[in-house]
Amino acid sequence: MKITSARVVVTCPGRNFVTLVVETDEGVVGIGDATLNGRELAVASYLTDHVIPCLIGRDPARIEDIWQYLYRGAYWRRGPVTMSAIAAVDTALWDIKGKVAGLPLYQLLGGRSRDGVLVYGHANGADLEATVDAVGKYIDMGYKAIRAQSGIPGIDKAYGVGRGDMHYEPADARLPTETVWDTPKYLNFAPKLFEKLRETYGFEHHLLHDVHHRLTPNEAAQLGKALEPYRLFWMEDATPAENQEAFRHIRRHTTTPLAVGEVFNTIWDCKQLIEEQLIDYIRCTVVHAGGITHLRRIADLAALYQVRTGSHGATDLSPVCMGAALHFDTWVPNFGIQEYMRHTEETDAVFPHDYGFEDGFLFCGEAPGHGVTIDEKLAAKYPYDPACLPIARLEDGTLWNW
Ligand SMILES: O=C(O)C(=O)C[C@H](O)[C@H](O)CO
Ligand SMILES: [Mg+2]
Repeated sequence: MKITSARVVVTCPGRNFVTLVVETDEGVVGIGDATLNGRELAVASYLTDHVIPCLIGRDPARIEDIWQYLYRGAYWRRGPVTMSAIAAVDTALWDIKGKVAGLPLYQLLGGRSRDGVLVYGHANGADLEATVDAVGKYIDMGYKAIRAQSGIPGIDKAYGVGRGDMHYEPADARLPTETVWDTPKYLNFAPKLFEKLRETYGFEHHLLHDVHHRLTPNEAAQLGKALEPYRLFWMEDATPAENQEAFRHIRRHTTTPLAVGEVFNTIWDCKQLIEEQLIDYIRCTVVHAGGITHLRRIADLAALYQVRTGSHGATDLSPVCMGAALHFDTWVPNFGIQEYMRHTEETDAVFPHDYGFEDGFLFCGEAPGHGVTIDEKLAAKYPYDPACLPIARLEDGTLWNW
């Protein structure tokens, strides 16, 4: 079998997605997600201008060799643009391999480790009361794990508080929206939110929280300690993680479980965090971390140290990524949880898929490959609409981590 053509589809059914479609001489087609929020066209160009010409004529069954060719062969290793492009190829090739074998992707990886994939949803509200209500709505929908983000008194446009209380969609303008951040106000407020949530709903559900890189290691240690009575499933991205050693200080001072990794793109970004057991959950996912082939290496390293997976699954990762991730989650022995923000109806219509939600779990389907396709005619009706992620500044104007 040979790859005869490949193309990139950029579409905006409510938000932008980049999808790679790979075709073969035997008519088997595979697709992969290549979406990098706010930097979509960079990956589209990387694929179209630099990767696709190298794919034509290759045997799609040689997934590992093609991965190595694109990673080592580029000379310029790593980085979100490169790794998202490699991920798109890798995902499409696993999709093709599954279709050729007549097997769902999880079977190719080694078969089922579990029946369903525990997911967490996003509850958010403009203030404490609204957030408590939003968590209640998720509980009513059957979720067993819920991430809670709230507007904070005195902070304009707090992270994670979106359009309406059931969705979160930060890429909202052609140029970055400016938001303001105030750490003392946040540190004062966040424990009160979780105290209220536990008081209202008890301890039956898992609660999660995303700090979104806003704190210093010492502030993160303080927050982790303050949240201990509320037994969070995890505290995410407590401090920026380029400096992996920074997590030593947090780890030393709190037993609140730590999750990190949605912005990582290779195993090198998390090697020390994992080997020194500085985190509990690794959040890398299929699209930004080099596809199934590389994510499997990260998960295997993590398994040695009892670090579990908790893949990123915001709406800016397309249903193609979600489908592949669910097969991965169904197989991976050291699975922890999967993030799941529901896509809009328009998005779901552009990407028909066979996964589904029931009673707090997502279930991948049994269709060969990863079970997600793209309706290119419908996709063409939604042209690319540039949108950026926001930035954050401290009250004195200093640029901070969004
Ligand atoms: O889902 C999360 O945990 C996020 O932090 C979402 C990110 O802000 C979003 O995916 C950025 O594109
Ligand atoms: Mg996050």
